[in-house]
Amino acid sequence: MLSINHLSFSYVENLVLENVSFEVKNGEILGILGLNGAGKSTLLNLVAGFLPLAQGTIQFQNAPLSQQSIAMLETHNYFYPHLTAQEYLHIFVGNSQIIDLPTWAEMLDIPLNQEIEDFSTGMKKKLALLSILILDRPVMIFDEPFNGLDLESSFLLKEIILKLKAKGKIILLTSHVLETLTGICNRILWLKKGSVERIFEYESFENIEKILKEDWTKLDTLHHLL
Ligand SMILES: Nc1ncnc2c1ncn2[C@@H]1O[C@H](COP(=O)(O)OP(=O)(O)OP(=O)(O)O)[C@@H](O)[C@H]1O
Repeated sequence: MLSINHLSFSYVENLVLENVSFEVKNGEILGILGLNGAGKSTLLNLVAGFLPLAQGTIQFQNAPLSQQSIAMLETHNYFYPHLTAQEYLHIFVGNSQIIDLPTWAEMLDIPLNQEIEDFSTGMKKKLALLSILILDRPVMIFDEPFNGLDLESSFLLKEIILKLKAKGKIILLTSHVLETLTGICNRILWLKKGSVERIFEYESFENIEKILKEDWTKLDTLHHLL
C-alpha cells in the first residue's frame, strides 16, 4: 500500500499542493486528472523523490517510501544524445538480467545500437519506458505516458500497464484524455488547484465528464465570443 498523507508543497511563495492525501493498494491503478497547472506533475515528482518533501509523509508498506521502490516515466525524457540505446540502458540500469532486453527492444521497435540523437520522440519515450521496466520497482509512475506514442505502441503500453497491475504493482497514471484513464484505472483522483477535490470509484466513471463540466463556466464565455 502507498499512503500519501497531508502533502503540501510550494515553489518559493507559490503554494501548488495543499493537504493532499490518498492511498493506492498493491495491484491498483490510480489515475490523476486535473486541468493544466493543477499540480499533477508536482505531486508525481514529490512522490518519486525528485522534489524535496517539505510537508506531509509518503509511506510504502508502512515505512517511508525509498527511491529504490519507485520508478517514474516522466513526460519529457532527457538523454545524452551520443549514447546508443544499449549504452544508455547499461548506464541507467547496470547489468540487470531481469528482462529479456533483445525481445523487448524488438517488440518496442527500439534500435539498441543506434545513437539516441537519431531517435524520434516516440522512440525516446519507449526507451525511457524500457528503462523503468528493467528497474522493476513495486511503485510505478506514468506521467502522460501515451503522449507521442503511435497507435500500436499505445495499445502495447496499455497492455503493459495492465500486466504490471496484475503483478501487484502500485501504479499512478496521468492523462489529459479522460477515456485513457477510465479505460485502465481502478479509481481516478480529481486534483483541483492543488487539492484533492474528489476520488471517483470505478462505478462512477460514467458520470465523471458530466460532474466535471458542471464546474466549467468557460463555455458561456465561448458562446458569447463566437
Ligand atoms: N519549477 C517550477 N517553479 C515554479 N513554479 C512551478 C514549477 N513547476 C510548476 N510550477 C507551477 O506549479 C503549478 C503546478 O504545475 P504542475 O506542472 O505540477 O501542473 P500540472 O497539473 O502537471 O500541469 P499540466 O497539465 O499543464 O502539465 C503551476 O502553477 C506551475 O506554474
